[in-house]
Amino acid sequence: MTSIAATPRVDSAVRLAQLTKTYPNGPEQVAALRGVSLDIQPGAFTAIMGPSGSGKSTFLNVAAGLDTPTSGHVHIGDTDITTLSPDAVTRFRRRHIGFVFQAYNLIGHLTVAENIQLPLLLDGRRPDVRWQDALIESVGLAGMADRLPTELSGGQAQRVAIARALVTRPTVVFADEPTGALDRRTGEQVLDVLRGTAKHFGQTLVLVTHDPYVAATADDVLFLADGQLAGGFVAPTTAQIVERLVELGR
Ligand SMILES: Nc1ncnc2c1ncn2[C@@H]1O[C@H](COP(=O)(O)OP(=O)(O)OP(=O)(O)O)[C@@H](O)[C@H]1O
Repeated sequence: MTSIAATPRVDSAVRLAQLTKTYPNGPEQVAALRGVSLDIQPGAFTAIMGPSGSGKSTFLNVAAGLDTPTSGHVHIGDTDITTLSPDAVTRFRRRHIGFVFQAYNLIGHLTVAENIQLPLLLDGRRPDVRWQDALIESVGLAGMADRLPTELSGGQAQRVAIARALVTRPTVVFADEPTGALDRRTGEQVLDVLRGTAKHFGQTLVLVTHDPYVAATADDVLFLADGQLAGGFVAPTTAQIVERLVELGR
């Protein structure tokens, strides 16, 4: 009897296939994504870079199910979210996708703990207090659970947003310039928290950034230019990234 070794199956956390996104712009059309295909491995930290207007935010919004593509497919784990109804995408997003925005987007009249619980409550789930406390601790907000957003610094507010993105134990966390509104030192601390917590809990992280130093801490960096992938590096260095950005005309 001959035994044939099975080819190991590589499961992607995110798989994009021939993704396009065209926006109407008066009588014309803007092609923000023009056929992007890629695979992101589970647990990886991937940075997305590219010149202004290259399609980074569009890419992130479509990959995270916040916006629909014009054509192509987005798989998160085994689910093709592009074939789901809008309600089903919302439900799927609440369970499997976390998103961190540059502008925190906390609810002003809810406490830190309530803001963090919100994705679970919206999904009709009971907050898991032990898990919530572990998250609050791991993002460095111990003792601040009862504060309101107005009582937080920018860095602390973004830590709340990170805990809120992770509370559902999502398959993937997408972050759009999460340190863009913070000074460099606070930004580095917040990024450490995001990267460290995602790694600790085995979550895949896809982060858009303009900052070569931030991107150099990723496992991989991918470049977008004019709505298309324009190469990338594994274990990138700051120097490689800066050189590539200069070539792309950042
Ligand atoms: N809602 C929209 N309607 C029309 N055009 C849009 C819309 N959103 C984005 N675009 C266009 O799509 C292209 C890509 O925009 P996108 O915001 O994805 O780029 P970006 O790389 O994130 O830019 P930046 O680094 O400046 O934030 C740009 O030409 C932009 O003007």
